[in-house]
Amino acid sequence: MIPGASEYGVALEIDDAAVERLLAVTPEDVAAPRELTFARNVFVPLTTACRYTCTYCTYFDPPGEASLLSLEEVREICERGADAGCTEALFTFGDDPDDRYAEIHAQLEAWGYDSIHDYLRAACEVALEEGLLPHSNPGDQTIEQLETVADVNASMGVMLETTAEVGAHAGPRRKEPGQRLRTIENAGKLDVAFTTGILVGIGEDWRERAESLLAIRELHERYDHVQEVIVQPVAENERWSDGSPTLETMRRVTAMARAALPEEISVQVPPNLAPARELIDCGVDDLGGVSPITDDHINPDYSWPALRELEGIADDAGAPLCERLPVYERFLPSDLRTDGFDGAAADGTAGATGRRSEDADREWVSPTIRAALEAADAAGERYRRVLRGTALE
Ligand SMILES: O=c1nc2n(C[C@H](O)[C@H](O)[C@H](O)CO)c3cc(O)ccc3cc-2c(=O)[nH]1
Ligand SMILES: C[C@H]1O[C@@H](n2cnc3c(N)ncnc32)[C@H](O)[C@@H]1O
Ligand code: MET
Ligand code: SF4
Repeated sequence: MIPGASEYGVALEIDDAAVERLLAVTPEDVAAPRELTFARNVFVPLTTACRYTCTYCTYFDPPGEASLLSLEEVREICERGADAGCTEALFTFGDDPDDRYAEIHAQLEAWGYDSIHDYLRAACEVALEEGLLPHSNPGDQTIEQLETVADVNASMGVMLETTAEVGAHAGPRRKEPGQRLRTIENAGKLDVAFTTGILVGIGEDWRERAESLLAIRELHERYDHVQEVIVQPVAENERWSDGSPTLETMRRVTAMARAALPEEISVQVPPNLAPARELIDCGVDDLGGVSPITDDHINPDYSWPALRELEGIADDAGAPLCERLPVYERFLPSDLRTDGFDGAAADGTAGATGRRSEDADREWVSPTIRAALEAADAAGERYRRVLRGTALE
């Protein structure tokens, strides 16, 4: 049983036989991708305050030292991003700061916001005004918190990390698998196109890796909402010296992800943390958000490869490199999808995951996001150019 899953109301049946089958998967069992995608983004680290203290993470600052970006700072980052041809504002930051962060709460209140989610909503609106589509990963969220921001995001995400109880998540306030799974399930209930993933090398074993991937699959089968699964190796830094997974481990776990997940879910590896070149043949078809102008604030020691390097990786793999939006095409309404779209639309009509027909015509993108995609301004044109696949020409 997954620790805390029932406590958070998540009912999952992970079949032992499916775990065994996945444990037997090797890179030879999966196919290389037809194309390799990436998104151009800017990273907006809204606050470094965080209620958790994951031992692998250098991102968070303790109370008294944590930062909070002003909306002017958010606007400035987004403006630079739009100017550099990005389509995505990636809002990822500390999990809902608890009451130890008195000064963060006081500042939010002085600016007229009740919570970090209220503030995130305003920040997403700024991103949209500047011509970027928000993708927010604020960590664990209740359904009410998700509802506060869902309609101003093109897609959202949270890493499951692992279904295992690991020492890296120890301490009085800690990430719990049950709560992560509930966040992923909440997104499904609210029809939010969603990114999740596993963090590899934080103390989980092979069986737990298989179980984590199958848990994601099971939630996706229920809601059809997962767009991509990130297979992220833990990276060494000042707080984490317990090592990073070997190439052999990454190859095997990436192949397991490809084998565990249905075709419509992309398998992503971050090219700044993982040896992407050596992993493509294990079923990777996405390189995630890559920023031409900002750091990866979670892993600032690992800089983004330039576009030319991504092209080299794709060339080596014999797959074309294609820029994508932060929301995958299968979640767009049919009139916004391109003529060449041949995937499994997430509108209930494809039946790839056996969704019931009464769910047909589900709207994944909100009227706000649809308006941004259709707008007759420079940003709208940039989004549509990426959709048509002509952004790299
Ligand atoms: O730059 C990063 N982008 C991260 N991203 C962004 C991701 O690369 C893109 O934003 C998505 O592919 C959407 O385009 C995440 C997104 C999530 O929803 C969940 C986790 C991550 C993790 C990272 C990360 O560690 N670094
Ligand atoms: C956004 C995501 O960043 C990941 N994250 C946090 N710290 C590290 C690290 N040292 N190495 C790799 N990934 C990390 C977590 O998986 C988090 O969910
Ligand atoms: C900066 S880490 C990413 C967001 C969130 N704190 C989480 O761990 O899920
Ligand atoms: S990984 Fe996310 S939740 Fe964990 S300490 Fe870092 S910011 Fe907080």
